[in-house]
Amino acid sequence: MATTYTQGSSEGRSWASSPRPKGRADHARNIPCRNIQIYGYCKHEKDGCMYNHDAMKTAAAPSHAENLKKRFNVESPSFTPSLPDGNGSSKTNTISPKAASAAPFTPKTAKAGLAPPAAVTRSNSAEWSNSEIPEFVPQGYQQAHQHQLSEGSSSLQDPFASYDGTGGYSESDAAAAAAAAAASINPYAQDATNSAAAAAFFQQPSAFSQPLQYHLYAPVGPHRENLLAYQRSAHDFFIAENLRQEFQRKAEASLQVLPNSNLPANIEYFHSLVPLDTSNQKNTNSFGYNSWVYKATSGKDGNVYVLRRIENFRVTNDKDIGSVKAWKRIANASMVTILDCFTTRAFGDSSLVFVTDYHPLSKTIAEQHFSSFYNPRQRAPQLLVPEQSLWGYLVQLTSALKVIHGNGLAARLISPTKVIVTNKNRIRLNCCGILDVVQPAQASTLAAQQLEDIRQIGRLMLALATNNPNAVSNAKTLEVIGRTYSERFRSIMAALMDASPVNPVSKDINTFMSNIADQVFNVFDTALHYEDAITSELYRELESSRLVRLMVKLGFINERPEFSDIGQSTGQWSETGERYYLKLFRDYVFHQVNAEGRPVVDLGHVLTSLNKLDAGSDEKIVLTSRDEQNVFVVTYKEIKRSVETAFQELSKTPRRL
Ligand SMILES: Nc1ncnc2c1ncn2[C@@H]1O[C@H](COP(=O)(O)OP(=O)(O)OP(=O)(O)O)[C@@H](O)[C@H]1O
Repeated sequence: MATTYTQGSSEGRSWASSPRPKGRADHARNIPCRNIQIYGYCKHEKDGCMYNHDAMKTAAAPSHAENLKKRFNVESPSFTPSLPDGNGSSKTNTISPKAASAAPFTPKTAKAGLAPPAAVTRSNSAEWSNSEIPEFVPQGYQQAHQHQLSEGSSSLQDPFASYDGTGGYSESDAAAAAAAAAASINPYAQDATNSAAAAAFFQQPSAFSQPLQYHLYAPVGPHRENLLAYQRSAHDFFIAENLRQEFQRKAEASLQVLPNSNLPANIEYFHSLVPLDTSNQKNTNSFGYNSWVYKATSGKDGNVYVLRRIENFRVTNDKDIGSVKAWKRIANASMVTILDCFTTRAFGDSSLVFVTDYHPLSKTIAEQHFSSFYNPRQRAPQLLVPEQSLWGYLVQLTSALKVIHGNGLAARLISPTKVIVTNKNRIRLNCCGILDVVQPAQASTLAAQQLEDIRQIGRLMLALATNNPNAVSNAKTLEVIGRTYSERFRSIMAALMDASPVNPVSKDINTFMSNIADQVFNVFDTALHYEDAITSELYRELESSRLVRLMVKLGFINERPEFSDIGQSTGQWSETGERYYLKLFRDYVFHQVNAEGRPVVDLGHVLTSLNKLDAGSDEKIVLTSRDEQNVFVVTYKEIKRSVETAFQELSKTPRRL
């Protein structure tokens, strides 16, 4: 479909005088063309260039060479943009030297009914005014439409059917389009007198339908701000800036290493240990032993995990360590998953190590909410946690307990230092199962432990609601909570603290959960909203990854200095044949200059062009050589085909020494 013509002269220049592409002289020597393509263009077998067959056929002279002068210049009827001048004539139009930035190709007959192209000036735009444009009523449409209806809905074309899923049309579709092209149809030519063309067009609607516009950045919601197109910025194409920064900080934290640490180089199959503890003052409050937390990389899968070391612990009964198996089976989004447990002497003592998931940059509830309490130097007063956040915490902890108790286990340790905040309002119960190994309890006390779990949640919530980690659960504290938060929240706090087999609200975790069902649904709805927002962000990055792959391919092909003899007997591979388009396309996308010769740095143009290339759109663009001697009119679909062919050639090239 592409055509090539020399620039600037109404007479045109012969191929022989133009420097590129190589092989055009063969074309001029009238080597027969093959592969008649859509809309009457043909592809030359030697140089891969596209020529307008129909335009050639109309002339009396049989050979390409004889017709070159007439056919392949800016005056060529097929390629003269129909920008009407003041006199209604487009004869004097020539392609600008800055043709790379020219308006899209507009067929000459568009004058009859379409809106004016962007390049039309005020003076001549009168010619395009709506009042002068007769309403388009295609002849033959009525019959074709009725014919389709009479055949039933099955005869209607499925707009997706012809799409081959790879960004272009399937071969059958191309054949249909070629058949339509044989009837000399220009889908944009709205000449009502040409009934044959009109009828053919409407009988083959799918031949002209664009593929699904999936390649354009789909504005998948939710959209909080009502931004207009001109208010959008480059960031709108990509993941939100705050999210990007947060993810990058987390990625950086995950990859952090300590080059000169005193820690052992390897612990079992883990290496690159980095301490996560924020102070070196340890206490035995939680487990009865000092404990340390490290981030470490697994030598098995390269992923990052957390190792919690219980210092100086000796396993006296293998059964105790076996209890970890039951914890490994539990997967709950409000818990830090336990993955493994082993003993080691790598630290110079007998240590017990628990392997858990790593949640980068997380903080304990104590660090998040009571930092000023634990760190008197931090003078900033801690703000009260909003009630909605507290309900969110409560529902998450309850959800974790529901699974734990359902598996016949008890958390046993729910304290401000053993619940971590992994995201905004997102918490996880940490260190589950450790007490079962280091302080094994009798099975008969399980029910009591489970009730104690519920009371521990109550104490934690009380601490958060009063902003005091040492808050004592009594009537006065509840009264304070009642003054700050709703009566419902206060009563639920009271029920939590008073959990017992006879309490109708909190006698077990399932009963308690049904009593806060309304809040569970609120939190569930919030979670769904968050999921929608994250999915929407994901959609923006969807296009980026495809474009990166496309740019990688183009990068492999463009300006390839070696392989000068691939596919061509002479000349540089990446500079000849269809690859030459790719070089010009690269200029078209990245190296455009404006009328003042300044570089055009337009992200929108780059993204649009690359997306259209990836989708293999039928839209035509004008590519101009750097010396401005050659101009090609080519579709994205053809460029896409060239990219694929060239890349296949590259990847199939045998290794060279
Ligand atoms: N699974 C995890 N992923 C990421 N960071 C974690 C994980 N578990 C703990 N941390 C972080 O490690 C640090 C220390 O955690 P730890 O549980 O030891 O708290 P602590 O306040 O030191 O408690 P203790 O006083 O009992 O030692 C905290 O900043 C915590 O956020």
